[in-house]
Amino acid sequence: MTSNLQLPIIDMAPYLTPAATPEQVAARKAVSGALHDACLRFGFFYLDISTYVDPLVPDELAALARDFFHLPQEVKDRISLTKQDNARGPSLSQASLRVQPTRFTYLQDTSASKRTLRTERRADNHEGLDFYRPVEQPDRARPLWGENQYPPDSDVPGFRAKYELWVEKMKILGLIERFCSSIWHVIDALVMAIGLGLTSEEWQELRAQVDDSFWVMRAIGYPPLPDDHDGFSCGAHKDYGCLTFLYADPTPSALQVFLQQPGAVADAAPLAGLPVEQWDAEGVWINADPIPGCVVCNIGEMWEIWSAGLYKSTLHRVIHRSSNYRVSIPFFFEPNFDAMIKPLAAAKRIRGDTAPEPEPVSYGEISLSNLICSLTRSTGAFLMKKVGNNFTTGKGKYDS
Ligand SMILES: O=C(O)CCC(=O)C(=O)O
Ligand SMILES: [Fe+2]
Repeated sequence: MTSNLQLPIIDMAPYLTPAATPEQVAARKAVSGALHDACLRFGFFYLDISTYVDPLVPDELAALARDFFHLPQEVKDRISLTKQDNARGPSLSQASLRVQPTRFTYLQDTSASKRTLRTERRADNHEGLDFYRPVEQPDRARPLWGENQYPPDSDVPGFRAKYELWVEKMKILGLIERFCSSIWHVIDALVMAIGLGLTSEEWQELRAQVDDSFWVMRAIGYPPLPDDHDGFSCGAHKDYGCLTFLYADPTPSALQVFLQQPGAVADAAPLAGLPVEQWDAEGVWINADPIPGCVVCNIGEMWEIWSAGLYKSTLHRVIHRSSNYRVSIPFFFEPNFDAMIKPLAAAKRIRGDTAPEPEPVSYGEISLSNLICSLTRSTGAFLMKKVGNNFTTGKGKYDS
């Protein structure tokens, strides 16, 4: 890791306080510009939200997660995700198979050989605890449609109440026009002619796709990665959704982000956790160490589609070799379950190309496919092939 590249830090304060004066409006414009630039160049950045979040709160959440992960396995198993919808609850990923579908790579070089499902057969070394947006009429027989299972107060006092508050806070950060519009440069219902430059109708259309986010709150526990472990704490991947707000405990040199850089050779790429189709990518892995008062934010593959490939969803991975037990608590601000995702007219205006437009794809279908991918990591090739076929039935949809 020799690069001196540094991810941008964007102070969100102007969006988290009222903007009444021309100076305050100008400050918001500057934030909008910085976000747009960061999405174009990195897809990964820090958001300084210290005016919005008491720094003790995320520390407390990480401590609660650590308490849960340190419970005896049989206690954790009482809320096993198999008791619900196979998604909500704790999971042990010490032998997971990370799946790298190519479905969402929009407007990239897609030779026929790249349309097949790619997998990277390396084990991850972490455990997780997942909560999703609650649904009306839960049905545990339906994937993703069960009920959240919080550790009871008798096992980890205060867990549920504190996590639920954090979810509310992150939902506001994700959706409310103060933030989302800043990416889209809409300020107080006025459309700014910078960035992607949505018209107000287009902004309303986009807003209707994210105003009931099918969010995911995850706590992740990372034991130290053994020296002889043939894998990663969390293998290289792109987040598939909309926006990830990641808080992690202060452990340094764990989360790494792959920045493309012509001429730079990533450390022995196949061994370094890149998916097969990226083995020839030129770039560097840089550390994204926690910065006090900030969350690390990255954009998921839905933005890549909305922005017609202008915004980059960036590969990242975790290699945790220090001796402590690392905890991170990503919040995934996702589109609505029934949102139909397709490139936005504003993005197409900027690109100005005539590439065939992909068919809209339902976000719920994408999350289900993703869930099935993770469930099949231990059940072999058949289901995965089925998912692979699902991915490739869309041939032409995401190919230029
Ligand atoms: O734990 C981290 O730092 C990153 C986790 C992550 O990338 C994910 O859950 O998608
Ligand atoms: Fe991620």
